[in-house]
Amino acid sequence: MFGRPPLVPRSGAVLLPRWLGIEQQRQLLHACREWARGAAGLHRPSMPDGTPMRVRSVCLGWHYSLRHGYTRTTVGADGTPVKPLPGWLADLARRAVVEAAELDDEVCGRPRDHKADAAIVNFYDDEARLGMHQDRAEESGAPVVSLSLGNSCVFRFGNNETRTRPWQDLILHSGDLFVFGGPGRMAYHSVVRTLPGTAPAELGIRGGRVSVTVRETGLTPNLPAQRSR
Ligand SMILES: O=C(O)CCC(=O)C(=O)O
Ligand SMILES: [Fe+2]
Repeated sequence: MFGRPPLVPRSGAVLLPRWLGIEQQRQLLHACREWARGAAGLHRPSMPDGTPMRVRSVCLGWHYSLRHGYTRTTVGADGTPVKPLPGWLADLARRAVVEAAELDDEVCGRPRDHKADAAIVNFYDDEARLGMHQDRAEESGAPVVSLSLGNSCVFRFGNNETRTRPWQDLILHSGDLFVFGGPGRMAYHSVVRTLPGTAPAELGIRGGRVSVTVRETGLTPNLPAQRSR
């Protein structure tokens, strides 16, 4: 079978299908399960009005909440210090940006300088979705790196101005890499729905979708951040 070709849905945004092989997917999924455990582990984020979201998350490096922006403790969850972002994940994100920029140099002017310091791991059950939003809590304009595991999803990638059309609906499958930077960095995006039963059997996931979104915040390590999206 032929693989899906790389896609540049718009300038600055690159989808590299099955960027992670099945063994790398298994390793990343294993890491996600470990991060989910114990203190500063899995929590249910809230909307700014306090309504809990359906998706469950773990943050690394910096904790992110819609109400408080980036913080070093898991504000709104168990309040403990956020788990560190492993160097290997920052390295993986840098490789991702470099490869994406090889396809479209609008993704990033200096891909080798990408210095990720935060990640959010999202766990989607079959009902979970994520509404249209921009990623704008970061001080850095560096690209956002997104890796998908488990069930596929419909990922809506829109414009920089509004939550409405024009947008493109992309299918993100397990192992896919999606990078958005440069002119695509401020695009509104959402997870419209996940597609139950589409995870590769070899991955060893019972159901659901897991995404790992890695970012460079540009925030100073010792100062609590104030900005939220
Ligand atoms: O889970 C995803 O694929 C998207 C996550 C996302 O957009 C975010 O965390 O800001
Ligand atoms: Fe986002």
